[in-house]
Order: sequence, then C-alpha cells, then structure tokens
Amino acid sequence: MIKIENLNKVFETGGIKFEAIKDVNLNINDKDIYGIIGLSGAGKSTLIRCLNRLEEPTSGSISIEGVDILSLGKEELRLFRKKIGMIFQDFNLLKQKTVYDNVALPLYLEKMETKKIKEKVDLLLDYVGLKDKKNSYPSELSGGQKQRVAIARAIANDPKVLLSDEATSSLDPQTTVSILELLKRIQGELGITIIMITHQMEVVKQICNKVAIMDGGVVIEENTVENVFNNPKTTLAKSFIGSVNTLAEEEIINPNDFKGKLIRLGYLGESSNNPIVSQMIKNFQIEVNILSGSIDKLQSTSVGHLILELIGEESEIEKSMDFLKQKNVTVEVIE
Ligand SMILES: Nc1ncnc2c1ncn2[C@@H]1O[C@H](COP(=O)(O)OP(=O)(O)OP(=O)(O)O)[C@@H](O)[C@H]1O
Repeated sequence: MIKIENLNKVFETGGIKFEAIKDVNLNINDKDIYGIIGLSGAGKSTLIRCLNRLEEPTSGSISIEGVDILSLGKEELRLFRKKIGMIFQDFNLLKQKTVYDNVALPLYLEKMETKKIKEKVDLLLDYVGLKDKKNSYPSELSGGQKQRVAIARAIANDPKVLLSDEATSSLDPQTTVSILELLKRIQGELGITIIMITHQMEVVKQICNKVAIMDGGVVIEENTVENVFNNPKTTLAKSFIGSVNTLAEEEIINPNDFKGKLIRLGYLGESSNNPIVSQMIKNFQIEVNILSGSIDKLQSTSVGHLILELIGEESEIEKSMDFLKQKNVTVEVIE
C-alpha cells in the first residue's frame, strides 16, 4: 500500500516560487495498476518522482508498505529504491552496453555472483520476449524492444512497485498495446503494483483499475476507472473520455439546438444488455431522440454512454429520469 498525504512540491527558480504539487492525497493498493493522467505540466512526473525521491517533496508524507520514505537516510534509501523500479518514455538505456549488460546492471550493482546474474538475465530476457537480442545494442532495437529491455532492467531486482513515466508515449498504437499487455502480465504474475503516468486515456482504459486526474498540481478527480468512465465529475475527465470515444459528444451537441431536455446516461456492464430505454418509452408519455452513443470496454466491465433528447411534459420527463436512476443508470442533465 502506498499512502500519499498532503504532499506539496515547490520549485524555486531565481527567487520565483512555483507550486508543482498541491496538497495531493492518494491511496494506492497493492497490485493496483494506478493511472495518473493529466495534460502537460499538470505535475504528474513530479508526483511519481517524489515516490522514489528522485524529487524531494517540500512537505507532506509518503509511506510505501508502511515505511515513511521521506525519513530514510542515504543508505536506507539506496536499499529501499530496489523495491521501486522505473521506466521512462525515452527508455534511458546505456547506448554503449549490450541488451544483456543493460539488464544485468542493477544486479552487478548488487554484487550478485556472475553465474546468478547470467541465470537471472536469461530468465528476464525470456520473460520480455527478447532472448535472441541478448548481444544487440540499443541502436539495433525498435522502440518497443528498447522498452522491453528497460522493463526487464526495472524488474531485475524484484521490485514491489513499478513506476512508469509515459512509457508508451513514443510508441505506435500496436506496440503500445503489446507493452501494456506485458505490464499487465507483470502485475498479474509477479504481483507488482504499477503506477502509470500518461496523457492518454486509452492507456488508462486498457490496463488501469484506478485513475487520478491531475490539473495544475492538484488531483481534481480520483476513482475506479469504471466509475470515472461511467460518471465523470470534471470537465477535464469528460474531455479525456471524449478523446477515446469516436465522438466527443458534448462538443458536437449544442443544447440550444434542441427543444427537449438533453440528458447524458452512463451505465455499467449488465445494464447495457437490458432494454432500459425502450422500457422507459413504453412506461412514460415521452418521445426520445437518440443523439449519440458509445460503449467503452474496460478491464473488468464495459461502460455505455447515451445522449438523449426527451420531449414531453416536465412531470413525465422527471418520472422517466427517476425510472432510469432506479435501474442504476447515471443521469446527468446537459445544460
Ligand atoms: N526542476 C524544476 N524546476 C522548476 N520547475 C519545474 C521543475 N520540474 C518541473 N517543473 C515545473 O512543474 C510543473 C509540473 O511539471 P511535471 O513535469 O511534473 O508535469 P507533467 O504533468 O509530468 O508534464 P509532462 O506531461 O509535460 O511531462 C511544470 O510547470 C514544470 O515546468
């Protein structure tokens, strides 16, 4: 379990103070794949770099598996960092070293016996699917292969936590999927908690179970991925969700163009199989105009969205909306 409490980070350059992280509180459970999403400059990198103290927070506390990491001395911190692997957008491989040596590096630093290093690196390269690239140099690899080397290196010391800073941002969509599948396998088979920074909701949708949305150094929304997709609270969350749907619904639909009441429905999993809208039309004196719809397949379930125009007496519209709510559909009136 990772517990971040009242975390702040202030950068000071030339006497000017800048608050990059403002009073962040998060609880990340063991084996979560926890997404942190936000636009450029939101403070995502600063926040995860505080978790291994590549960045020193200005105030607040961080505990990882019950250890208050901000109180660790230099040597304790060195030992503790073995529990936290990290991967980056630009891979950070050593260009002059082979794939084997890149992966072996953290084990050399631990002064592991050469024979054991060889066994472990062979196992790791097999795990990430790069057995045959052992003697290649980074310049001879594709972006996806470089990230696999970086992942093998990051898990070499059997960490409990893996921090991923935009690890798929420079990869094409197909390679992104294969790297996300590898990360999912690492979480499932090795029981590693993964914290993923990204600006792509598609990444969150594909592998995360929880997500925090950051804006201007603040966590503005935090929930399970299902709940955020089903019922996003903030404009930013809605726009991230819009970016993975084929239609950015709210942008296209202008309420002034319609005479009825516009509502946005969100429904999870099994509700999407029930003919709720047709039941509503049968039960109440209203006409329904379907303006847009989408279904997002998430890790554990699917989330559907519909935008409807309801036309009829106000009292019938109110009753229809109550009916939907009773069926566990979230209903939001679009202003
Ligand atoms: N060492 C530093 N000194 C001064 N300001 C910094 C420093 N590092 C980051 N910042 C500022 O803190 C803010 C948050 O930066 P950060 O890199 O954490 O954002 P981010 O959400 O990860 O953005 P991106 O997706 O572009 O990497 C930015 O405005 C940035 O300019």
